[in-house]
Amino acid sequence: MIYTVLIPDNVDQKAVDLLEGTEGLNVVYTGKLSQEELAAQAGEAHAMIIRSGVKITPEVLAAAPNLKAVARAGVGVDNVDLDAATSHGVIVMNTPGGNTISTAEHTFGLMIALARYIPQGDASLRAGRWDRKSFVGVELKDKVLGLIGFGRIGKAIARRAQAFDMTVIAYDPYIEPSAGTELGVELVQLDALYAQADFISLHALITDETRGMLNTEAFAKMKDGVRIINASRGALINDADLAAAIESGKVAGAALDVYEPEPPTEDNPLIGMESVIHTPHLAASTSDAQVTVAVEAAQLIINTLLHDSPQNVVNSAVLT
Ligand SMILES: NC(=O)c1ccc[n+]([C@@H]2O[C@H](COP(=O)([O-])OP(=O)(O)OC[C@H]3O[C@@H](n4cnc5c(N)ncnc54)[C@H](O)[C@@H]3O)[C@@H](O)[C@H]2O)c1
Ligand SMILES: O=C(O)CC[C@@H](O)C(=O)O
Repeated sequence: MIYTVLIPDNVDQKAVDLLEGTEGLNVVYTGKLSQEELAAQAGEAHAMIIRSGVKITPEVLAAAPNLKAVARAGVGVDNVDLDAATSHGVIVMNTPGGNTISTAEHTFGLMIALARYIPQGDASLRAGRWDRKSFVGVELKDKVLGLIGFGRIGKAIARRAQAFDMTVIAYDPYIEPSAGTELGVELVQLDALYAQADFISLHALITDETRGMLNTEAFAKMKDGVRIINASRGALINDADLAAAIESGKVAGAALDVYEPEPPTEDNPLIGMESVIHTPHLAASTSDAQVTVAVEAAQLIINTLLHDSPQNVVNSAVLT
């Protein structure tokens, strides 16, 4: 039996080489496909390796009758319809941990860039100006960093924030309060985090509970001049409410790596605002992280197809 592995997004070549060098696999590496192209190519696939650029929808699953496994080269599986995958008998796996440090470092870069107006200063100088008075920032030292979500990435950021002499607090209702003790992080209630934090960085999973959680009601509970960083998922923030909070001066600025939808639509109210800085979902985009997550995803597919040994399964109903 020869299994076909379709890779419909851009992944590190080392993963492709690993699969191509494995007996029993036929590898189809297309690079990033549109949803229509993906559905058209899905018919032969026994497995797929994906990133955040494609969605595994009921339509894609219906077009993929041979599909047994999907491996996500990354953490978030919000681009996979897990219930539909389960009902098609498709195992979904991810590679948590492989991009934690890259994402934490990017988040820290965004926080410093936000505090010191680095992108705005860069744009100003490139436009021929020598303007030093418009870009007076704030130090991180002695500021309170509030982390919403204290998992792998939240913890990695807390470690780095300590080196900058920040006080770190976190809200995460799904972990033990003692989880912060070792890192000197106090786990607090959400309203307390809003009331105390100078910087709020989002690292919670996107769920029905967290979708749109940063809205007008939440901004009203925050300190005046708070700065927001989001390298988790765009849908955690209500964009119109954030834009209004920035316009009113309640929020001093925001740094965003993620959007809902991606890419953001032309009418996104945050794009182009002077105090909002952006990257296009780049937090995991380092050569280091991309090798790790892609090779791990390839190994998950090999173990599943050839050794009947799936790991990191996120829709465990398939296995029972
Ligand atoms: N921008 C990027 O390129 C990039 C890269 C990697 C991960 N991510 C995203 O970052 C997020 C965090 O990743 P991680 O590896 O740290 O995941 P993780 O699972 O280790 O941590 C997520 C944490 O969110 C917490 N959480 C769940 N519901 C919550 C709620 N209602 N309020 C507060 N916390 C809640 C969980 O208890 C968990 O501790 C994910 O959404 C992931 O998809 C983005
Ligand atoms: O594929 C990517 O680069 C993004 C990954 C990231 O969003 C994740 O959830 O792991």
